[in-house]
Amino acid sequence: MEAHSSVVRVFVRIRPTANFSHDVIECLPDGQTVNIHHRKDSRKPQDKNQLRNHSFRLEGVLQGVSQEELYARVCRQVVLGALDGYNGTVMCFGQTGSGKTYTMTGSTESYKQRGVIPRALQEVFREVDKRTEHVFSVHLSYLEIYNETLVDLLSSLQGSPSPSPRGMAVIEEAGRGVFIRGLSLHPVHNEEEALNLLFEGELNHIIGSHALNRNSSRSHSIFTVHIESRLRTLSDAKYVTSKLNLVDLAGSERLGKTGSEGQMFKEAMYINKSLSFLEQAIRALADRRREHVPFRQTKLTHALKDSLGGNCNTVLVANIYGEAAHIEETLSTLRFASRMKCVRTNPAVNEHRDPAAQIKKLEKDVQMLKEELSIYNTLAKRPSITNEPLSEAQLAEIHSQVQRYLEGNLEEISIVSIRQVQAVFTQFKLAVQKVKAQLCQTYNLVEKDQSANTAAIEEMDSRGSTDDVKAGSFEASHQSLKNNERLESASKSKLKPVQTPEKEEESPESDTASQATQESQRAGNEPVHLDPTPSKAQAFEDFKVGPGSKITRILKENNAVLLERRRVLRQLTEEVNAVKREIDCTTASIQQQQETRGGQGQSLVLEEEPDATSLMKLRELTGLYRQRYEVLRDIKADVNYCQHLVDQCRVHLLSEFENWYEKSFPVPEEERTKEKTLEQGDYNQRPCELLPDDCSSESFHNARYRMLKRRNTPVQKNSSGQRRLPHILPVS
Ligand SMILES: Nc1ncnc2c1ncn2[C@@H]1O[C@H](COP(=O)(O)OP(=O)(O)OP(=O)(O)O)[C@@H](O)[C@H]1O
Repeated sequence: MEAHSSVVRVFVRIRPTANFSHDVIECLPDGQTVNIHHRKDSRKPQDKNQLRNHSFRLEGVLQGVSQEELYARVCRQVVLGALDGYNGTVMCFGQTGSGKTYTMTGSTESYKQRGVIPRALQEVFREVDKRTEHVFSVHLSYLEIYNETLVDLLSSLQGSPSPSPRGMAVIEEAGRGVFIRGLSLHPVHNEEEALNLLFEGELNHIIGSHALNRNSSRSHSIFTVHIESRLRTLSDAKYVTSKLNLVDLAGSERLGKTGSEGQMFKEAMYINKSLSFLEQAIRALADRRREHVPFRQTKLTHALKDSLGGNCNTVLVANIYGEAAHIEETLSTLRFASRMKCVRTNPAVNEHRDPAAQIKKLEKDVQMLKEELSIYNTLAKRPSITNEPLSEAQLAEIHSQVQRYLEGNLEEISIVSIRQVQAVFTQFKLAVQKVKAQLCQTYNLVEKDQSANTAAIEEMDSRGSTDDVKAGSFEASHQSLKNNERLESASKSKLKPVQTPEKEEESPESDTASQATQESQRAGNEPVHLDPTPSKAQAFEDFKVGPGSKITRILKENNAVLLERRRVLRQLTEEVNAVKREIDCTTASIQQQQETRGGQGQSLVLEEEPDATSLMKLRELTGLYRQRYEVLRDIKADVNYCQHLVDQCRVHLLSEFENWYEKSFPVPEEERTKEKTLEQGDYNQRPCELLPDDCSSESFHNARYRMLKRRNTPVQKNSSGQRRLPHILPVS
């Protein structure tokens, strides 16, 4: 399917607060514009307390919206697109504590306050159940990028592949795009299984205490839903795949503001570095004049390469605080958001073809067509006709019928099936080939489809036109050219027909094609065994300068004479046409004079003088026309004759070459047999706090219960001291 250009959809979500700074943050009633009235406390005296206004227009300003509404406005479209084969990315960006994780994952304690990810998973499986004509396969992965290190948040799960010895890395491959080597992919079959994995990943998330927010995550996380969809029927071998990336970026505050030290300082440094590179990449993407986008500078931008500027439906939620205290960060977030708004993407369905399914489909088609044909035969009262390959006996019968038909002993061949028609045509073809071979043998002809040879001949023809032909090197032609001086010089060039070997004996000349033939044949009697056998085209080149040199020369010379005759013919044709035009003009002029006189009532007899001159001229011209026309006719006949001789020369050269080639590079008997056979053709998923009126929360509560149980289970460590989480049990 064709890609269509789209822009990144950008929303701003304001974290609810009792101290909303209405004088600083103004949300316009259009629901799309947020104005910031910022009094800059600059050290520059002239800037001190100077009020600055900024206006940001985005796709939506979400203030006081519920999780449900946010999902519907921001994410639903992307999720549905992913089920149709479009890659999708929903990304939260903003200052620490501004509500990114609340937006993305939401509260795990409250079903109503669950975030985008659980809602997306619910929607995916609802759609999977609805779209009964498709078979879906859904896999999940959960990646964390912490201090430029890739972490698989689901590697603790049962059945995860052992980690790649080369470690995890962001890889880019033609046809596959960007993917993470070593990241485990987990099949999930329902919403509950999917939520189990989400909560498992959440448990594994690296949590750090922070001056601004004690439980703020200090890493970027990318939760990906991999979807593959195939039509349930076998009628189509096509299938579509998509990746839905749900990205929770680390907090974007400045280092000074966090007041972090040690490990926290290092984390903040990495975060800032990656976010700053993210910003650079966004700037480059938004600027269409930039050819290079620096995606590879950090793991984050590299991993998100496809999601930012690729064939993806991308949505950004910029999370901001509603208090004036955070206005600098808020401004910075909004600036980032406006830049993101300018990035264009080209969403396209990721369509693939499954060769095995394609074969199955074709087999099914063949079977169906056979059945249909058989029904047709039954209805046409021809039940005995089968559509299976013909047996040896049937083929022999067809052969015999064709022979009898060709000999006139059979009036018609009754047609009963397509296979029989094909077999009959094959027999006709063989018969024609046989006759052709006999003719070639008798008349020393060469088949036209010897393309290599023919091409070589034609090439030689074109070169021949520049060759210098000695006019006297030919014997007199059958006809001399008369009545034209120019033609006399041309007639000095005389053509010599190339004789067949039989005729050659009658010819007394030594410098003739027959001699060339004799030479060729002599060469043929002394086969030259080259190893390896040269290609026919190469051998033909050798032949032309070797045994076939004489006949090649004659062909060249004849060709040159032919070209000269053609040139004369063109010239003469132009002259004849010129005379004809003059005749037409004179005739028209005479007619005009007569009409003028007729109009003035003058007598034709009295006004005789001017007409006499015109008539005289007309008579002369007509005579000249006749004379030239006759010459033209002779020249045309000459050209035809020359063409005939040149053609004869060609056929003769090719025929001689074939004889010589056959003798010089004999084909082993078994290969002949093989060729002959080929020629003939091969005929052939506790407590359930269910909301009274909503059973849809069951999966969410079951998964959360399981996660809480695991969280209370003592943390196990593996031999290398790494934290190992208990295996997730199958959903019962
Ligand atoms: N729209 C909201 N409605 C209700 N509570 C919210 C909202 N946004 C954020 N909060 C609350 O604010 C707190 C911080 O939010 P959250 O953890 O989502 O921030 P964050 O941007 O993810 O921070 P970090 O960058 O450190 O991950 C949480 O207790 C969350 O419940």
